[in-house]
Amino acid sequence: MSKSSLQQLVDAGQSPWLDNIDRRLLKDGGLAKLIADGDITGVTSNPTIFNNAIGGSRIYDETIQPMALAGNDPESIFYQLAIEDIRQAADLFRPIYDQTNGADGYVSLEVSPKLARSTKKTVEEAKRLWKLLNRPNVMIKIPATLQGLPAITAVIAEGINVNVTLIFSIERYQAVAEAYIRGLEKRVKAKKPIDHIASCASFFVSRIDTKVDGQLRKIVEAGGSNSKLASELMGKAAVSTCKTVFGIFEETFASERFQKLAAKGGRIQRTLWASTSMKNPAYRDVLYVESLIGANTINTMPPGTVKAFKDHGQVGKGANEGKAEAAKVLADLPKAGIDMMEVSAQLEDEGVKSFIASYKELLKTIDKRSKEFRKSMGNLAVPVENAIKALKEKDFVARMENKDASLWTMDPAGQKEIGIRLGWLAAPAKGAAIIESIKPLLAECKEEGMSRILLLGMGGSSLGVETMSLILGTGEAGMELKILDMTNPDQVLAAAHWASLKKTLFFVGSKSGSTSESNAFMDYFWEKAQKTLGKKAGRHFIAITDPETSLSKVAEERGFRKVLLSDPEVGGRYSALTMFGLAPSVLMGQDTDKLLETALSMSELCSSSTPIERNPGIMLGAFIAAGVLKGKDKVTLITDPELAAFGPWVEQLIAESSGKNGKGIVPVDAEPKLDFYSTDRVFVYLRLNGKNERRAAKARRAGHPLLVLPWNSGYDLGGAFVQWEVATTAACCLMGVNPFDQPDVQESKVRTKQLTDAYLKDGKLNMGSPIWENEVAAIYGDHLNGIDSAKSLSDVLSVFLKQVQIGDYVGVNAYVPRNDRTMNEFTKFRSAITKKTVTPTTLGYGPRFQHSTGQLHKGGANNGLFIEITAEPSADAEIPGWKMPFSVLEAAQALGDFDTLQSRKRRVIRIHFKKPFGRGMLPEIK
Ligand SMILES: O=P(O)(O)OC[C@H]1O[C@](O)(CO)[C@@H](O)[C@@H]1O
Repeated sequence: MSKSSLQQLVDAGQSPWLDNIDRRLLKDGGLAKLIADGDITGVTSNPTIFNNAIGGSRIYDETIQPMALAGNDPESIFYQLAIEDIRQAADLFRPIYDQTNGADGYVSLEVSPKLARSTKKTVEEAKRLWKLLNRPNVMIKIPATLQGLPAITAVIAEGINVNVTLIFSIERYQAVAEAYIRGLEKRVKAKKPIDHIASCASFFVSRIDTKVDGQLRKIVEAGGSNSKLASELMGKAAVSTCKTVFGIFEETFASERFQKLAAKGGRIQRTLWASTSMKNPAYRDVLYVESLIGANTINTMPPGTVKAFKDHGQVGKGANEGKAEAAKVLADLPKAGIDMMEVSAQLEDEGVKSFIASYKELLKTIDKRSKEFRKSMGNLAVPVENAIKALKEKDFVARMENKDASLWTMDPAGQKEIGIRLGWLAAPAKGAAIIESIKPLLAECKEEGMSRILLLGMGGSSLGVETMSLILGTGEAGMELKILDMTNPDQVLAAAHWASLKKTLFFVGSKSGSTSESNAFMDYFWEKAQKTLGKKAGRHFIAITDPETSLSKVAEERGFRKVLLSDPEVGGRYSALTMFGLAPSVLMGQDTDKLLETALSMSELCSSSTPIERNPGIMLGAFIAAGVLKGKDKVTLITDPELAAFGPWVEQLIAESSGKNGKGIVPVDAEPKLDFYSTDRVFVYLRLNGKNERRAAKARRAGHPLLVLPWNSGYDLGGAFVQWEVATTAACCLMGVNPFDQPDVQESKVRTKQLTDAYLKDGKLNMGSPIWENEVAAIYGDHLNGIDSAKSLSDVLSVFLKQVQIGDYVGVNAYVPRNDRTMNEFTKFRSAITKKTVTPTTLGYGPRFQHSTGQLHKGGANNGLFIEITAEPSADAEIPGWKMPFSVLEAAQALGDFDTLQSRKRRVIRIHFKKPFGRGMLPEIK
């Protein structure tokens, strides 16, 4: 393939650089493509470029939002976002830098233009930026003002790469080269190495023609004696000046003085042609490229010029020819009445001023957006800022990375547990190996005719997967997945109906290996599989569990296809990005690399290598904690419909992590549309396409604190897992709660066991005595004042809901099939409850919620009222070897949890419907 004109430039010794940076170009792969295509070998930026990028899209909000909420000023926000872009770009150019041994592949960032007239401040700023950027292939841009010249020497002497900007005259160019050489000489004198220092001198081309042509035009128009000469000189000043500069450049760096430095590894300060887009349409659009080609030079071009040159640029002799003619033009210019010293002084002044204007404008944009973000906090702006400061003071992130359990508890047992519960921090980094190990399994299973997966597991062992399957769907070559996490017989039978045995791979997921629901499901499907598949049954089963659990032993005994080991240092609700989530994701044929990519970049942002003010996890955690500490303990999730499935995962994470010791965060998910909200809430809006923007905006307008978390695609899920995990642990730190245990879940399990043991002995469950009943339903619970006069279920609920106080929430815990129809019924029910009581509501299907929000119900603050709903099953299924059907297990679980809530003095009633649950059975709320 023949070389493109841009590649020919490289052969001629000139580096084509891009005079533009924009996060959109970094994110959408545009810059990477330009590099891969061999079009550009470096990048330059300036305040105007950043102003256009920041003003031109909302992509920088991801940096502005956390920084603003942490109380940063616009300038520090700007440098943070600039540093992020420059670093990312530098990393893309790093291979070029390495291949050329540091000759090329640079990205430049300019010191604040406001410092252009101060040597000292410029030097300080250059040092600060260099340190922050922490990349060998970046250059710090310093203006070639008179004050900038000594700064260049000082900064070069510090060993920092410098791109000298805003050069407009031959004399100033000479001074710049001198400043550079002096800097190197200073280092040599100080016996410091100079071989790694790179520099370039940026000469601004087109601006010279624009100004000189303007003046020439006036002379021509005046029609005096100079007008003919003036007319001939039009369009020649810039190129002629540059050709002369090029000659001086060649001489300077061929000089004996420089050769001494070159012998020590000193590099030529390359000449960089800047401002090379054509401003005058009457001239050839690539004139400032074609005319200035030369060895050891750079041409930095805006995107349009890169495109034009690639399309029709010609690589000839460029700067190497026509030097005599150039000299003549320069000699003629004063004769025609042009004072080039004056021109360059004006250009320098205008150049500095225009960069300052752009800089001010970009700061104004950042300021405006910062204020919007802070306004969205309602009356939490200061508490959120303080919460971030508190986490910073505690050095939360670094201490968490160092497994410092005292962040959450002083209790020795709790601390010991935390010591083995922080493995999730490293999960994204370990993900690739897990993914690779699972890939062959997909091919094998498909070859054996399996196209479906039924995942049997509770809480953390299934909620992450549920989220992935519903948000990301099944990939083209993947297997379809469904989850069974309910003991309701109808639900079990529906799963069995779907999971035709020959086609299905059963995935038993349980970290502890001892979760009764998962084991019951396994036993049920194992028996079925044995009957139908005989000896091949084991091929259809996989277990994911910790090493040495009872499940791993059973799996071995039964000859399961595989036992996938989970990371013992990661608790269930933090395990989405470990084997528990990644193995099913691979088998569903999802783009796991993409998922990991977003997880890894979020991990980096949430690590101690990022300033805490920029940490998205800390921002979210501080928001949640600030709310809780101000009595706004209900985190209401609003999601665009495509992200709705994220809610149940968040519910478990925050409720089970925080809901203990009488404290807790109440997640409010999938709430019906409401006109009015109580003031004990904060809102988080997961925004993908803005479909629910109005709903979120309504909450904000009513003064409720709202944090908007934008997603670019479903694959931001990987990052969201990490962000919410960090947020939860940070919030728990501020609340003084250990986020890694679930001390109150056990009691319901124990009570359930007592009930099933009694059933095995007596053949029936002890359901207790109702406090009210009619032909449709029976009500269980403590006596309620006023219940005796209740004539209907509606009356009973009215009596029950009379107990609601400000700050409460109502939890509906339903042991009925989980499907669209029942969901619909509960949505209406929740809506009616809130309309009556103004209280937020939650919905959990039993027993799945017991492994999620159940911890909060029992261990959190006593501000929940619970309506438990049970119903007669419409069918049943025996659990092999358990001597009981699923209906009994489900009922015992409902009763066990109910008893536990009662023992914790929670306000709770149980409505038991005497026939299977269906439409219109839930009472009206009066
Ligand atoms: O993976 P396992 O051990 O079956 O546990 C399932 C779920 O049950 C809980 O332990 C609560 O009972 C959750 O924390 C956990 O995610």
